[in-house]
Amino acid sequence: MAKDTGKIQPVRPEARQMGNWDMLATWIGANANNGTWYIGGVIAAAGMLTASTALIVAGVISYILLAFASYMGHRTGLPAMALTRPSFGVRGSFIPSIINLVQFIGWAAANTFIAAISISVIFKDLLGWPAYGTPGGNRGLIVGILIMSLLHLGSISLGERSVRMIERVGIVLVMLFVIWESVVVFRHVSLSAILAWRPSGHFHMTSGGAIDVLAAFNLAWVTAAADFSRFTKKKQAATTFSFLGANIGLLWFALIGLVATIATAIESGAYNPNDSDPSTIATKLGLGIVALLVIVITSTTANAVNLMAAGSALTNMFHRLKLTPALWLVTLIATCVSFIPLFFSTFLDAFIAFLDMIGMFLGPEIAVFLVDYFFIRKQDYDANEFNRKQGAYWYQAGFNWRAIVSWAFGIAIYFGLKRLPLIANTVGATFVAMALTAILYGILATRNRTQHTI
Ligand SMILES: Nc1ccnc(=O)[nH]1
Repeated sequence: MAKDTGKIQPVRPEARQMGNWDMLATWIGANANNGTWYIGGVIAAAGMLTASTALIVAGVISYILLAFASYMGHRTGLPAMALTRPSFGVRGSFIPSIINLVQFIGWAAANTFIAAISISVIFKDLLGWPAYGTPGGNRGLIVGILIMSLLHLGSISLGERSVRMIERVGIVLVMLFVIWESVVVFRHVSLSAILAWRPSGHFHMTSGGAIDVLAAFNLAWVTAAADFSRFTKKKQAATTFSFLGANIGLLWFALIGLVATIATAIESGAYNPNDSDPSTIATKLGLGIVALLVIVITSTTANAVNLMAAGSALTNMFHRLKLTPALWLVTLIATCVSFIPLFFSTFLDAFIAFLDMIGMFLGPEIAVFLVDYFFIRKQDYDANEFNRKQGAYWYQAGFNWRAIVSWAFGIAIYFGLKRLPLIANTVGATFVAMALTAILYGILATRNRTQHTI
């Protein structure tokens, strides 16, 4: 007899309160943050033209996939990691869940740390505290991390409702401050100088390198999409508005980060992605308080999304855990993790290593669950089977080895392609590895189904 392994409840129709603008705000708010400025600064190493082309290409591809994943949540009312049960197996979905838990706590910590660096710069200017990186400089950073963590607790305190509120209020403030910030940045630099600038020596990045960094950065949101879209009423909110929001937030902020970094490199003669933060420029103009607010608000809206995704992943792993306590738990863990980069000599190295790891794992994982839902099972997931031992999604002992093998293959392919200059330096390894994984899983899963029906 089939047995339940735990409850997974689709969001009830009356609890579906998120409209078009909520989803637009959520995804603009997700990408409108210091981390995106920073990544703009990182890809500046490819030069202005290559970097901005890579930005558009990687953004459009990744967020089409985001829209598809988001549609899955809208249709089923289920969170993202529960939706990996039919593809990876009722037990197998534990693996994507752990990765989501780690990566979203990691993102929250990374964003917090980047914000804390900026906060420490501002404290230096406002209060004369030593700067981060100089003796005694950790004080501003630690206070910054604590400020951010308190705001995170506030934003997730009521679960999904408070997250929605923070996105609604946050986005208006983000818009106002950042339009103004953009004006400040572009007043300071000439476009022709920016286009002409090239990074020196070992910093140089190829177009493939930029696409891989950006793919990891963008795809990391795809596994959070359904955690929000399950609360949507209309399909458009889940698909079109999520796609647009994520792209607007990405392009806007990464371009500012890109331009600000290049501008600072031209002025100072040295390239440093840490200069991507326009609030540093604002502080130089004596607008420290405003800069502080921009950083704090933008990071809070982004981390609300990260913490929601991490908390939702935790509820897929421990069925008795409700969303709100799960959110509290992951927020406290994220606070602790935020201190880790203090022990790395350069934050950039840690951040790139982190991004590399996610791109490698997430790309093929996303390929598998999208192919499963749209091609193998033709948008027909049965909510009653999600918890069943020996049910439709049980496979062998709860694991779908075809999905897991395809995933492992995708990771291996990514590694292989990274060492092939023809791919790694041109279009990048991530999307190619995903396409190959999709094909392999499509073949393996189709064979499986035909054998069963014969
Ligand atoms: N690009 C990102 C993906 C996921 N989380 C983030 O904070 N940022």
